[in-house]
Amino acid sequence: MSKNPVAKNQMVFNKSFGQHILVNPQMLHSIVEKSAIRPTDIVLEIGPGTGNLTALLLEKAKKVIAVEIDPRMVAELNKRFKYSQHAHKFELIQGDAISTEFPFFDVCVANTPYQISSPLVFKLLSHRPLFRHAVLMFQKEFAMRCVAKPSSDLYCRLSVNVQLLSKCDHLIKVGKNNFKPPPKVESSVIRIEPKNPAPVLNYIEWDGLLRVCFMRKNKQLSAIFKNKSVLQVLEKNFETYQKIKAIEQGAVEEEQKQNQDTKGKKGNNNNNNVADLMQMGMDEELDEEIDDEKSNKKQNKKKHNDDEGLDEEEDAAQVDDKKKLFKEKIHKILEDSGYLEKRPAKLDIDDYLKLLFVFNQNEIHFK
Ligand SMILES: C[S@@+](CC[C@H](N)C(=O)[O-])C[C@H]1O[C@@H](n2cnc3c(N)ncnc32)[C@H](O)[C@@H]1O
Repeated sequence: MSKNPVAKNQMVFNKSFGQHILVNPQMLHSIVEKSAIRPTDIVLEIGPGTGNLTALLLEKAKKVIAVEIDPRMVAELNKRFKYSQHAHKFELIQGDAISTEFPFFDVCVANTPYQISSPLVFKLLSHRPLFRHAVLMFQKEFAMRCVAKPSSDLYCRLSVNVQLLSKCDHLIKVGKNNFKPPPKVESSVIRIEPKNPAPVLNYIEWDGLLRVCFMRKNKQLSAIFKNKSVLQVLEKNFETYQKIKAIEQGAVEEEQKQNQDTKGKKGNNNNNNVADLMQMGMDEELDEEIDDEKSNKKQNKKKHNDDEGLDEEEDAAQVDDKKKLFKEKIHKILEDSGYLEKRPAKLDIDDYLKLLFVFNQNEIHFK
């Protein structure tokens, strides 16, 4: 073990930046050891603080790039490393790690304030090219939720999302007294190893499905998907996608009026646009376009109804019938796929992938 990496300083720590400095040399060494840094590695350190971890990382890595938000810490770090034997390996970026563009790196090491835990994890997991792994200190509760498995109390949307994109392991429990000043909560170090290649799927839809399921994670899916507001959103999405399909097939009324030649050309253009948009989970412009069309159609329908002399009661009955049919459609999808009586708290990633697949196959979308 090398010499004590903890620098002496009298700085007043800033609570809003979550400044709890890790001062136990043994714990610092354990974190660096678990980071398994190779001499050829570029290490990204988030929130280096006074540089206690940085000092050890510089001994192992080819280069350390640190991102620190607090100018006082930046001054401290420059004082500590600018004229050290490792100065040539050290690069310091002053800024907010969440809004700063990350450079290329092999390994990320971070003991950051807990308020940026979630955005940091997803920023790392969406970073390209993919890195080898990240060793991250978090509030114990957050860390345990990241690694939680189906059926455990802490299993949640965060667990499913993190584990969809990475292999995630708990490494070390860290008590409050390892820090100065000690935080109010316990901490844990986890390792996140991104899945390479990353799974290819529509993440907006994926997250939409998880949001619905984890609203009441211990209920059966049959009950969750009976919820009025869930059905309302899914039905609206269903209608939107039906409209897209109609545009794709060149079946909109305006196009029927066009001659065959023009129609063919137009149809092709639309096909391309729509296909792109569907892949992206649809953008707002198209939503607006479709909403306009929908409201036009609604107005036309209303006029037609008035002309035909249909009264409001008949309208309401039609709407109820449509809702009932849609509810039955969702029930059947869950029943046929064997998920009707399953509970979100017990489903694993493969189950969620399968569930999204069968919903999408039946033209049910979560965005
Ligand atoms: C918990 S301290 C850890 C310091 C050091 N890594 C250690 O282990 O002793 C968190 C550090 O992250 C910095 N920080 C807070 N928010 C940040 C942000 N959004 N981006 C970059 N650094 C941040 C704080 O100023 C502080 O230096």
